[in-house]
Amino acid sequence: MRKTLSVVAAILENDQHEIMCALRSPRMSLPNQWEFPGGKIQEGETPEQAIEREIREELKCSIKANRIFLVSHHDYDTFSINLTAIRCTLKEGVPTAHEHSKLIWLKRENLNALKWAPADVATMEQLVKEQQEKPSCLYP
Ligand SMILES: Nc1nc2c([nH]c(=O)n2[C@H]2C[C@H](O)[C@@H](COP(=O)(O)OP(=O)(O)OP(=O)(O)O)O2)c(=O)[nH]1
Repeated sequence: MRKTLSVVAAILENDQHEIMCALRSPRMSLPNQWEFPGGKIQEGETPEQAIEREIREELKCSIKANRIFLVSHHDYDTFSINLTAIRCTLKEGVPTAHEHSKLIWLKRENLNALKWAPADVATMEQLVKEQQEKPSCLYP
């Protein structure tokens, strides 16, 4: 049977309303594709606990999970993923790439320019759409 992974991803926004984007390294699966940083939910964890743990492990900083932004599903050729994107705020430290090739902050209108992991496209498009609906740059 096809495997379904439950994955959480952080929507981290800075004071300039830019969103954190992470480039998967050549050593990772889906190499050289952009994603919202995160990882698999472990047994017994809530999505909020999972994203706070993953970001601590991968970006060596601490965040607070605020609220779920979008839950989406994507079928890859060999597995499926349920991706829960969670709006988060930085609590302490500076996010740094340890497993990723690169981290960048990007304005919402430019998110489209990156080559996203297919499962992240729905989340990315929702972020862009929100910005088009709220040109005043006031995001909740
Ligand atoms: N972290 C993350 N993974 C994503 C996203 N979109 C997407 O298709 N994926 C895929 C890539 C991987 O196959 C899977 C998550 O694996 P991962 O390697 O990032 O997670 P992990 O840190 O828990 O992995 P591991 O150390 O247990 O191997 O989901 C995304 O936005 N964030």
